Amino acid sequence: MAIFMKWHPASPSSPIFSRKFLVATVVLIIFIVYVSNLGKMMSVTDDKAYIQYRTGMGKTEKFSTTPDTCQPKEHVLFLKTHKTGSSTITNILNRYGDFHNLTFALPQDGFFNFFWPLSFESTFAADLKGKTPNIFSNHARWNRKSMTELMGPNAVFITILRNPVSQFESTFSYMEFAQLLGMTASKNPLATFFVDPTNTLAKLSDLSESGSVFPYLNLLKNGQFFDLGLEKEKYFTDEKIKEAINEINESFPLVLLMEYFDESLILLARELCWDNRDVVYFKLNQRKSSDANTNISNELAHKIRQWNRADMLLYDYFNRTFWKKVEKFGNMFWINVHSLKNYNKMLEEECLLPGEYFAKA
Ligand SMILES: Nc1ncnc2c1ncn2[C@@H]1O[C@H](COP(=O)(O)OS(=O)(=O)O)[C@@H](OP(=O)(O)O)[C@H]1O
Repeated sequence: MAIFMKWHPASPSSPIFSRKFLVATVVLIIFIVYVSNLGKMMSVTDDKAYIQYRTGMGKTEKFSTTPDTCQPKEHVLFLKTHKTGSSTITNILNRYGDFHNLTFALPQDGFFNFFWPLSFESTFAADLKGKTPNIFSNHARWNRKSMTELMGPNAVFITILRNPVSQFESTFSYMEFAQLLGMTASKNPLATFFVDPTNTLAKLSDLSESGSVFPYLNLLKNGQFFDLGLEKEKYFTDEKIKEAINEINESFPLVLLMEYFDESLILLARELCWDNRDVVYFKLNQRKSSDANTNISNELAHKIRQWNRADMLLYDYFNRTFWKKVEKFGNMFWINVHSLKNYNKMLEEECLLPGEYFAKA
């Protein structure tokens, strides 16, 4: 009231008072409307109705910062690496393809991978009657020539990497290497394997040659780079590893990182010119937390890194390029990441019962 009197020294009945009063009222109304909308923008997590409106189930509104001029890319090959969060990405791509009625490249034998661990050949895909596929997202071993042949020259190649220490641990557990190596009596089979990994692997590889051990042995050293096509004889030469990294860098405009999943997805939406809602997800294929070996000492982690040196060089390289892309994105990046997290959280609250969700991993 004091402020009102200060602004309006004229008598309440004067015409100056009524004009100023009117202007002040309008300004006040505009201010209130602005502040209430700002509140909505700032507290996206608190206001479900607002999130629903913003994220719009009917997809009438854009929820991303991709330039309006760019066209959604609909020829995408996702090189699905093992134990890297790749099933969650595959699910996102499958949903997009399904929603837009796109054509999928699927394994010719109706199974879930393209004859992995063989290097991919275009004949591994089911016949598409002359059509070029839009989405390729099952496990396959990288082969630039034949994958480009299948997907066409405009396809975007994407892949995902994970810190080799946790990726190796996850692989070791998922593939049940402890059973295969007869180490189940050990309290920490992973540590036991690293007592003499070269010898153990050599023995298993001999068995494998005779056809009695399964192909997942290929993941027991530099598994991520194996998926990305590096020949085993190059595992020990840094120069050859760097050449292969350069080739991947030239072929893949974006390499996602499992540790920065949401950040990766915002980069993915930007790369493909998709809406951020296209990349919402539920985490798939995770183990029960009790199945994970959290007993990894610094010494063991060091051994895992040394053993998987090619994977380490690969991961370190793409970790650097990842953050350069984030920098280039600009300051809207973190706002996008925040919105995606909120949207995922909202969907989880709406669709999932509380608890742990896991697959046999
Ligand atoms: N969104 C997200 N964020 C972080 N981590 C995630 C995510 N989605 C999957 N995961 C973890 O990825 C592991 C499964 O990887 P894949 O789906 O590539 O496995 S597979 O090769 O297809 O079997 C598995 O790791 P582990 O639980 O350590 O085995 C999952 O928990």
